[in-house]
Amino acid sequence: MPVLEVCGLSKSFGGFRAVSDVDLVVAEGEIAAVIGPNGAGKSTLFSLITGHLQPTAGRVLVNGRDITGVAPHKICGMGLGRSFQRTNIFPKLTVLENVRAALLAHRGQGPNFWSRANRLCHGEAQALLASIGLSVHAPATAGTLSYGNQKQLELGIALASDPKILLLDEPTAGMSASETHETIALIERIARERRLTLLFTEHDMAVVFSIAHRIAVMYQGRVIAHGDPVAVRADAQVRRVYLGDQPVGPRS
Ligand SMILES: Nc1ncnc2c1ncn2[C@@H]1O[C@H](COP(=O)(O)OP(=O)(O)OP(=O)(O)O)[C@@H](O)[C@H]1O
Repeated sequence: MPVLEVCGLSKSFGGFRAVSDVDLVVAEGEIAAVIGPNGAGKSTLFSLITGHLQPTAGRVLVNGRDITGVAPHKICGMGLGRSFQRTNIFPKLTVLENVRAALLAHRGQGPNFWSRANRLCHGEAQALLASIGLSVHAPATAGTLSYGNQKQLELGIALASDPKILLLDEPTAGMSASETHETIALIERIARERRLTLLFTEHDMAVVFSIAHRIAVMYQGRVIAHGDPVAVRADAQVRRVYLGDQPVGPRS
């Protein structure tokens, strides 16, 4: 059974159809990418899946359960996590405090220095930071981190809700080549260690074609092609509307 299934999903803003009759199936443990030009509807699709937007039509199923119309925090509680395209961190808190706050929020608690939950979260936050390679920055104010490290922290915040399915919106946007390389290696390792199912959007085709098992291509709100990287790379319509002459070989 697929862990994530999208059936006939549509979203209109006024008279404009940003997402149009999209079907998508993601299997357990799969790394799946949604690609397409600017404005194709990728972020809107993600917001429909995570409950941040309500669809005009269609359904979203997680492990066979219909979650359409369910509030975002409840969907998150069902094991579907998300990191946002724009960073979602508290810039004035330390790196450790950011992760601890996310762990406490997942348990429905606020930060309370004397509570047992808070003390437990301290150790967990340190372990989580170690797993994403940010221990050395634990006491740093989050807003002073490099852009790449802030995106790593954002991944840590998303992992604090212990997701089984993780949606990443442009995880390497704005990164240098070396930051991109590190982040992709990190995401692959975390996905493997935690047996995560990943769905991500990305404009860097070298990243997409090096890690995705399956790719769906969106254009003007519709999925115009989906399949394994070899099939998508060879698709004439995809080449015409999106890939063009972009390098799509694996990153060296
Ligand atoms: N709240 C909104 N109200 C009106 N139109 C919207 C809204 N959100 C998105 N759109 C429009 O829907 C279309 C799809 O936008 P979306 O952000 O989902 O595309 P995208 O594929 O994620 O683009 P990008 O790659 O640039 O992030 C765009 O034309 C956008 O202007």
